[in-house]
Amino acid sequence: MTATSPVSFGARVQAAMADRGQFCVGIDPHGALLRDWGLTDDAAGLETFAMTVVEAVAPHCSVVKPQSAFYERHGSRGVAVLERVIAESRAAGAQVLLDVKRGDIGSTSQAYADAYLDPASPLAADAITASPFLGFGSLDPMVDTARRHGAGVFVLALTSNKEGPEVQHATTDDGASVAGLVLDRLRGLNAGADPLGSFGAVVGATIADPAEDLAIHGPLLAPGYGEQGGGPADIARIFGGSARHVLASSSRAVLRLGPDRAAMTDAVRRANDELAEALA
Ligand SMILES: O=c1ccn([C@@H]2O[C@H](COP(=O)(O)O)[C@@H](O)[C@H]2O)c(=O)[nH]1
Repeated sequence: MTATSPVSFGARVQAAMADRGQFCVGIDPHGALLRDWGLTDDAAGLETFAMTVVEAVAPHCSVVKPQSAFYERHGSRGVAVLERVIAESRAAGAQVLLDVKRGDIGSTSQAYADAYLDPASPLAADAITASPFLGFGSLDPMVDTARRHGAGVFVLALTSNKEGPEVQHATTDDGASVAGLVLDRLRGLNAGADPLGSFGAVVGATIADPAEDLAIHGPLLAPGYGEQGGGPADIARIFGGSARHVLASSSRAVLRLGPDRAAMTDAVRRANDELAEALA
């Protein structure tokens, strides 16, 4: 590392997981949750909800994962709340993985990279999620921008939803699955990184035993933990020897405990303990 190069996302997330555990809280302000909390489903309710969650969880977990769609549905005021969520979560010591699942032709990919991965942008996060289904190479601008600024990119590989396999298990000309190809490309991007690469894969905590090699020398985001049915035993089963690089991510199962801040904080501590025990 030179004096001017930023610490890589891979190094930061590895240190954060060692320090604060492998549980990631999704900050997803569903309209129904806002109403359950006694809030209005508008930008004011969104702000109260999101900032209460940040205060309860961001000082205690390694990574938070706001889902952009739930902020965008409130227009520009919602996006302003997302900017606050990112800034205040980072100030509380959490890495922020912005779940936006972007993917487009290369020139537009660069604009997404500028929006989310360049620290000069008000929406800059530590890492984003990206979709490889316009071709893995279409993500090159995000990869290059992430490298330049010490950010990360998590690419969809084996998603937690039941519709995923029809695309992700399809085979390419050389007989590999689409998911296998994505994982292989990520392995290439992470080769030689020390201690861990910055290019992660999204692999759901709900999937059947994978045929693919999940050892990509990068972080592995496992959504579908909690509400969608995944638990600590699934993380051990699915990821095997790579489980130490997994971030198990849960949104609604934690958010339902609000607006009681202490209950949400306790849920983070409990989930971290359960994961540590299952993966020991
Ligand atoms: O394969 C994927 C990729 C992303 N997600 C996102 O994670 C959360 C899950 O929320 P829960 O309330 O814990 O079910 C949500 O933001 C999804 O968009 C996913 O579920 N599966």
